[in-house]
Amino acid sequence: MSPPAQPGVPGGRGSKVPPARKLLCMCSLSLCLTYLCYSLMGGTGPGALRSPAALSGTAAPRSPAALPGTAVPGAPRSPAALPGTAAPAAPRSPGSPPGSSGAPGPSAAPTRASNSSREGAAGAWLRTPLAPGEVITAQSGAFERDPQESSTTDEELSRAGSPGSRGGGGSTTPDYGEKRLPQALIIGVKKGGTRALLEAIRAHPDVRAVGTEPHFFDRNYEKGLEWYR
Ligand SMILES: Nc1ncnc2c1ncn2[C@@H]1O[C@H](COP(=O)(O)OS(=O)(=O)O)[C@@H](OP(=O)(O)O)[C@H]1O
Repeated sequence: MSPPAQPGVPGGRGSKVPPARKLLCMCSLSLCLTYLCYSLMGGTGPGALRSPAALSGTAAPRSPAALPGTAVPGAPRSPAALPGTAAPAAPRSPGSPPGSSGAPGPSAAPTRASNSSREGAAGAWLRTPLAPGEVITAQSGAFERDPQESSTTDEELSRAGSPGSRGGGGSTTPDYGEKRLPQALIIGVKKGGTRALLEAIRAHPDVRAVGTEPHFFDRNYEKGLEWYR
């Protein structure tokens, strides 16, 4: 007859506790592994969306519940989807038929060139380190850059395109089409939500807007209207 085992003493009844702990550890480990796999699978999704293959429009169709920021290029897009957040879509190139991208209608046709250039700028934004790639929430893209730190330079403006659309006279550039003065201005105090308003308006496919605040009237006025266009 064996002596009564003391809890915690090796070889006694207490020795049955370690297997239970082992089981607990294994369960925790398997949970961790499951979570890790899940995270990895989820992590490759947005990355794949921005891969060249995805940009060519070969990505799978997007479910309606998908966030606008994770829009799949080439997939059916709801009107509510924010174009600024979607990667450049091949069907929206100037040479493609107007209806292929779910464009509103014939009235939008003349603005295809400007839209493609705007989306080119959006694509450049997507490729920046701060782009929505990391956390591509709806337009988090728009809010990831701190507007307060956006001191606009000539280079940024030329990269983002002209601020205007269909207003005033303008010149033509090979990269961005016709450069015109803006038809609308958003003026507001700091932290007044101007950025949110801009992104909401920018969602319209016929709206072309600068990526950064031009600060024409308060910082760059002396550069003249030619710079402003
Ligand atoms: N609809 C609505 N309701 C409440 N708050 C809103 C809304 N839209 C934007 N915001 C908040 O406005 C802040 C950004 O404003 P701005 O874009 O004008 O900022 S900035 O001056 O250009 O930096 C920013 O606040 P902070 O996050 O505290 O910086 C936004 O969260």
